[in-house]
Amino acid sequence: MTRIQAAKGHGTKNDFVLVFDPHGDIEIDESLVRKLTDRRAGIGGDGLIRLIRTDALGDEATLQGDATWFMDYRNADGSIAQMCGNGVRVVAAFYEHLGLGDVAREPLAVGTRAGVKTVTKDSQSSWYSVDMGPASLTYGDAARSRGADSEVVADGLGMAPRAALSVDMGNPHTVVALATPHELVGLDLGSQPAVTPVPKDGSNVEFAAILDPPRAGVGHASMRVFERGVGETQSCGTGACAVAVALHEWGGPSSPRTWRIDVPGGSVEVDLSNPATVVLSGPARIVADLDIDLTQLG
Ligand SMILES: N[C@@H](CCC[C@H](N)C(=O)O)C(=O)O
Repeated sequence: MTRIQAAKGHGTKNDFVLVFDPHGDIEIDESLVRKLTDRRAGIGGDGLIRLIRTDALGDEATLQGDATWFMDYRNADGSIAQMCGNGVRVVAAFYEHLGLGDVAREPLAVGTRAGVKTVTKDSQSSWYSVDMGPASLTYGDAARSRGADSEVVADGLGMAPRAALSVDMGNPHTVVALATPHELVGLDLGSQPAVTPVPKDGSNVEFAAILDPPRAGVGHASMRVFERGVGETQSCGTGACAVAVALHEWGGPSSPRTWRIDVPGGSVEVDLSNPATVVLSGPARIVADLDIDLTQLG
């Protein structure tokens, strides 16, 4: 195969190359992902998403319940990730763009390596909401009483390690609370923050600061993220969920269960009001259809 049909999309500027491969005909390997996500010689993206039918999957098909479609997610460095919160909303927008259905009328169940996630759409705002399933503390309840389980050193935050909480959203996150939004500005994410203990499969690292006191029960925070397998990105949906979970842990039971999280690429909302699940809402856009000549890449 020398040409593939693809698209470009983003959710709060977390951008993806979207490959429609219903029957699993395209061999997606690390080298192809790197070439397609290259911002100069390729299309450019923080990651690549292949939309493939679950009945075309090999072993992974058994995990996908009733979902017809699977989000095969790859980071820009070619590594495989379990889940992407912005990506799964963009998958729903891609599904609509391809004329496969209308998510505002019928929710879409998307298979992922972290289980099936159901996406709905508010037809007025055009925002998509994803039922992300439960969050958990990576190191268990012992971390809950201490409020931290790790330390992070990052450029621009001084030499002293910052306390952090590790949150599992299907993929790994390490959340650092900053004292003021000003600290977010001084943070330099040009190089990877050092996390101790070193997470065995790596981690996405979020830095969060509360912006305003809660209004009508809604908290408001800002975050920046260094994504595993990418570097600094403009947004991370699972990261925003991890930040809301950590802020609620730190704030105690009376702290907000709904959070507006500002990211460099926009804003998303995270709802923790159902203790059994986390709901992420935000925009998703498809901005281009692509006919890619694979022989010209790299
Ligand atoms: N940007 C995504 C997360 C993508 C995967 C992540 N880099 C990982 O390796 O876990 C999101 O919106 O959640």
